[in-house]
Amino acid sequence: MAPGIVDPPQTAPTSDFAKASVGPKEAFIGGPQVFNKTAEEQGTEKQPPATHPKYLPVWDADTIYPPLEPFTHYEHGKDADPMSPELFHEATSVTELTPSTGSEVRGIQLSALTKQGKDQLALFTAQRKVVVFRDQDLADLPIREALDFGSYFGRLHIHPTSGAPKGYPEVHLVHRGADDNTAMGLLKSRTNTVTWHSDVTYENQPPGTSFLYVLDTPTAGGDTLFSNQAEAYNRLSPEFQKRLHGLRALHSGHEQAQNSKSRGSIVRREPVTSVHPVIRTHPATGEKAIYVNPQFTRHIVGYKQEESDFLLKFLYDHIALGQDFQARVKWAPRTVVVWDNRVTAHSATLDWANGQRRHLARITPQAERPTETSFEAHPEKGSELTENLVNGKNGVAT
Ligand SMILES: O=C(O)CCC(=O)C(=O)O
Ligand SMILES: [Fe+2]
Repeated sequence: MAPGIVDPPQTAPTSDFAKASVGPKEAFIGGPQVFNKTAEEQGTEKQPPATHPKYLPVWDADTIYPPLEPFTHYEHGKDADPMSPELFHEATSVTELTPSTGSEVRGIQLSALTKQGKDQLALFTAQRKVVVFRDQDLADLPIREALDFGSYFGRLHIHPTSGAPKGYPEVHLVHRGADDNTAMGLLKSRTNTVTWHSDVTYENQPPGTSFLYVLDTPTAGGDTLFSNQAEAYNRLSPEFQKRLHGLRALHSGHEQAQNSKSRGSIVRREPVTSVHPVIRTHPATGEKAIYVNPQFTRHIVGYKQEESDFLLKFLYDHIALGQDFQARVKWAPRTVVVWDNRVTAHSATLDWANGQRRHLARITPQAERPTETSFEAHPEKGSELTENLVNGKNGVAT
């Protein structure tokens, strides 16, 4: 995209907003505020202390990680029984957030899932795109156990610029404490705080099944928005779909690293770029999905600047406007949200201003290098899958 749009919003997706909110060395880019209180100190003022202090972020400037090595990802969703018996046998309710996108599950404990249950979780998440689990114990487990749980789904990603709980670099933290003026800073130059993205798509093997769990949340606000990128693909005309197939886009982590540096914060690994297909295929469902996002995608390979900008702008607008293929997740204590980063985009909303703490932890298993399969004239497969689930064909009372 055009130079100039890569600034503050680009730092948002991986919660650079949030991490700017604590720690003496942090100040949000574009905002005048300098945060010179620790998260614990903030707790003594406008808001109670963090309920999970072991999850407060630290920025380890001394540890530099080497480039990520390629690895072979095993997609557990492929092994899953599509009826999901082990995942749902204790479920008390499974409801849809919207018909196409998102489900909410009650009554099961993710940390107690068997291997088969985890396989089914991977598949169900790929099918529904985002799944909200209430009353979970993940945040109360030792952090190592939470990471062990997540590592079943893929090699755990270490974020290059985010704060992490001391000793657990694989946890990516979203934290906004009292006196955090991030949203105000952002709104000086933007009309809203929405920053659609899929996580770290600049990596060669970006994340797949991803976990975000809440530690503290404001009483209202701070919802997370999800867009169903497979349904976004299905909505396009076959002719337009055909045009997108075969295209590849450049994704870059350089701007995020630069933003971090310019705030005086850390870069734990040298930034990279990757070229990925614009339309990728999910390895377990076979669904095709649009795989570009305004935070990390820079350019359509082989296109001239204006051509690339034009096409990407259309795709970004299509994703943002598609409220009929999106879902909005409301956080509540003990909520874990699982999404498939290969077939979704998401955005935080920074819409509360009462100083209440918002604190979440992300566990981010990496997946396969994105691949494309060729255009098919009848791409309704994904909708059929969704219909089966909506109609209870996964064996669960809804
Ligand atoms: O804060 C949120 O709701 C989402 C943050 C985010 O983009 C992420 O953790 O990947
Ligand atoms: Fe994100």
